[in-house]
Amino acid sequence: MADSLPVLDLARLELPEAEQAPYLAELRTTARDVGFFYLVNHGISSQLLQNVQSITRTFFALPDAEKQRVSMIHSPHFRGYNRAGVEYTREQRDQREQFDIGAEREALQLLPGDPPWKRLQGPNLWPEALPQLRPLIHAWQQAMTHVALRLLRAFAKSLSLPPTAFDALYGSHPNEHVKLIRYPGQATGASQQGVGAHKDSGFLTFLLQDRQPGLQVEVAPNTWVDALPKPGAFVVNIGELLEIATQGYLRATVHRVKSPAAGQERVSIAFFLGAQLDAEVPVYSLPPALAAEARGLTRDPANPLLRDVGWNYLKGRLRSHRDVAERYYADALITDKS
Ligand SMILES: O=C(O)CCC(=O)C(=O)O
Ligand SMILES: [Fe+2]
Repeated sequence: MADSLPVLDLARLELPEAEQAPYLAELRTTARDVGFFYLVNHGISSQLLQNVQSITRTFFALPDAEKQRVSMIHSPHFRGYNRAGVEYTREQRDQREQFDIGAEREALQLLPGDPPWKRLQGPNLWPEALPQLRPLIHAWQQAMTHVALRLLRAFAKSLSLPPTAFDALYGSHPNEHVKLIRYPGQATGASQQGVGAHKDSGFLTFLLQDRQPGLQVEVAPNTWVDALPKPGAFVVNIGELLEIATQGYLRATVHRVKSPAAGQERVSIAFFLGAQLDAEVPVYSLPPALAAEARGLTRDPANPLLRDVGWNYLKGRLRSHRDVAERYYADALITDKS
């Protein structure tokens, strides 16, 4: 078993069409066998990477009172700040503070009987004390969506589907979720769960790590590989939507983060590309040779996969953020489709 993740070079997508086959095959088998890889030559300038990392540190260094003004408890759309220990994964508290930003849209006018996931759409919360954050994160969302779409189309091609096969799911209202994260160092008596073992729910996730280790990937049952930081590269992983769409050919791999050593901190910036909330994930039919290699869907009773994108996304948000769920989704907790 390899002790580090594979590296893929996005610039190879620019090769003449006839020379792309070996690259696409590598992309496909990496995503099937490991589900995690480093992405280099992704085309995002190192200046933008640095600016986003630096403003993330500035945000977390704001006084607690400023961060509380944009606390997620004020947002029915699951946007805003959470202190360490508020979020849950696998019934355990995560030792990380985080700031969630979604697609910047107006809240929908809701009618009685509308499904509760429609409440997920809405504006973000922005800290008045850091006005530069909003334009920079908007630029980041655009840049990341562009890279994510290039990669998603490459995955479609690698599966012998039309390059635009997933575009209908992604649609004109993609779910462009950015999460700024800070993991404090281990404290005596606290758990070392930075974030507990989980799969991501969207299409693709991109992680921009700083220099601290801590991210671990379950490449085989109970075999964890450290995804050590690689300067300038993203760590990319497959989410449940791509796993469902490909009958398990592409793999949504379990991962977790261990808290850094006492006195250290780890900053990571996650970008999750999801489908539009009103989409339903079809099963794409793969050529027989590929279909034969698809693993089928893993059934985890603790985490049933839902084809309805809005429900699947809401399920994850309700589990992670109990306080927001109780405040705005008490009805959905009773009718939770899972
Ligand atoms: O901190 C990281 O790099 C990973 C975070 C993560 O897996 C998540 O938020 O889904
Ligand atoms: Fe994750």
